[in-house]
Amino acid sequence: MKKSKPAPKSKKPAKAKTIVLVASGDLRQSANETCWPAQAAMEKQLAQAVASLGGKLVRAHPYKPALKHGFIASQKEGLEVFAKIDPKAPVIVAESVWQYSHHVLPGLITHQGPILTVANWSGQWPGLVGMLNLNGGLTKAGVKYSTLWSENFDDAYFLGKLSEWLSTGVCRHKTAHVRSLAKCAVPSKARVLARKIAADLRTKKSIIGVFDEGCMGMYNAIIPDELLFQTGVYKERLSQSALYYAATQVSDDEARAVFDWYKQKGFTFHFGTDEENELTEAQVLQQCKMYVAACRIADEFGCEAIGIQYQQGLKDLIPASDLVEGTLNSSDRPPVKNTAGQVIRAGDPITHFNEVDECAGLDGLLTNRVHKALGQPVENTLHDLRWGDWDKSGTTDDYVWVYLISGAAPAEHHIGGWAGSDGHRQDKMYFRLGGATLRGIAKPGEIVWSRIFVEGGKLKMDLGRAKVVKLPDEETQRRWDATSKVWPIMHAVTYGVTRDQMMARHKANHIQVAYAKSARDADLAMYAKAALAAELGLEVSLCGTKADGKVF
Ligand SMILES: C[C@H](O)[C@@H](O)[C@@H](O)C(=O)CO
Repeated sequence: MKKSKPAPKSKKPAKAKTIVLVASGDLRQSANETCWPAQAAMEKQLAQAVASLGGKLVRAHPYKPALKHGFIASQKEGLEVFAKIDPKAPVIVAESVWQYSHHVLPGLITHQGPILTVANWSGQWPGLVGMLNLNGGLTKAGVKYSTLWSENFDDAYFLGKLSEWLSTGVCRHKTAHVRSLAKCAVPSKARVLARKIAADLRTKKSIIGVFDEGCMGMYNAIIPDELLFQTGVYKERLSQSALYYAATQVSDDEARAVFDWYKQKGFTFHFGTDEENELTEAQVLQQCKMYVAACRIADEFGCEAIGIQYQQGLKDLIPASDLVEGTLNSSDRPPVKNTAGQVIRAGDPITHFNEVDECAGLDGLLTNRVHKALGQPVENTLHDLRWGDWDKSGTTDDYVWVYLISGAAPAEHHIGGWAGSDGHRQDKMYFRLGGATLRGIAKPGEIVWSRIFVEGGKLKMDLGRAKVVKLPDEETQRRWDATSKVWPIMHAVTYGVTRDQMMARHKANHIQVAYAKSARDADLAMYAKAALAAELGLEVSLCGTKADGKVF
């Protein structure tokens, strides 16, 4: 008997490729709980995008009903999660909130499969900031990864890159805006100044005071000592316990004098009476004590710049350090005497690096020296690269970034200086004990932006030029409402660097900014700082263009 031909096999649909999703969160339960809905919404959109390309996104860790969120909330939890992930599986780290990179770094460092970091283009919570921090950490650790961002996860650029990553394990962005300093036309005035400052640093050296190294898992913000030595800068490792104790030793009268100084300058405190939800005089008086203590410790240990971590440890003892930090970064600040009865560095800032970001600390120190020598404003600060959007007021056709930081910017950066600035209570989600921010709207003008980072075991620095634009009050308010309205804001337009180029290249959550008196002054200040960094052994790149679109 002839065997009948077997019926042709029906073609099985190809099995969807499984992609593992991890989401790192904050250490603070209040933040994880509050921010979870935004993360859940983002993950849904991301899963749809992956599915549309034939993949399947599967969470590696569950939503925790008792905690009302599904974030990895500690390093310990991160280790447990990664121990169960197939080491060769493709992994997406999805972020729509501020996260502590050390929760997932150990797992990612040993992971063998493709890694993609993704953030949603939203200002609501610092998700972009969280992803940029993780990218900086992965870069420093030498981990290969790709990165993407999107507003709705359905745009052609995002889907194209995601598809590339799904099929090859890698997706790249064009970064033609980055040029090595060696290829740029550095004016001789900048070179001469750089050599002079570098020689001084090599001979006399300098100290940065670090109040408890390593803030919120920001591994990228720690400069290995060996790399710092080459710059002539050394760390004085200080304890926040010492700062707290010193603050308790400041008299009520001294705190009151600082408080009166703010009021006399026209600074506005938005006071209420409810400690838990409103700013109170008692909170500010404690901040005044911390300011006096910080000045005295900087003086005692000879620190050219200092960084206060605040998160963790100090946050459980005393109101937020932001007002203190912004005040330290201001040239015009309340006088504080040392034990010899001298006013500590009258008329000068004591450069402060927020969240003990040592890369920003070194940058701030160099900025201060360069700007002082050139007769340019010395006040500088870091901001978060928080978000950006097209201007909805029709004032400018340029893409306008929201540079924002959690409360500490020098008053000189704000429209109206001290009188144009105000202090709001820090949100209790992040800052249980409150404390005033030093809020203001950055004044229009020409700025230099920069960032020091660690890659391939080397210190590197990117610098570029930008301007700060003035936007109508409603547009400023829209941007504040879309982010954190109690924090200082800067409307920045980068020259010759698009949004996507900035995101592709930047290796940190923070960006350093300093003003100059004109576009030409800012160009010179940038060249001088870049040349100084190169003199000190950093690998330096200039990004974008001058204000007129010309290359550097
Ligand atoms: C309060 C938050 O934790 C902020 O400090 C955080 O968003 C950052 O500023 C990270 O750079």
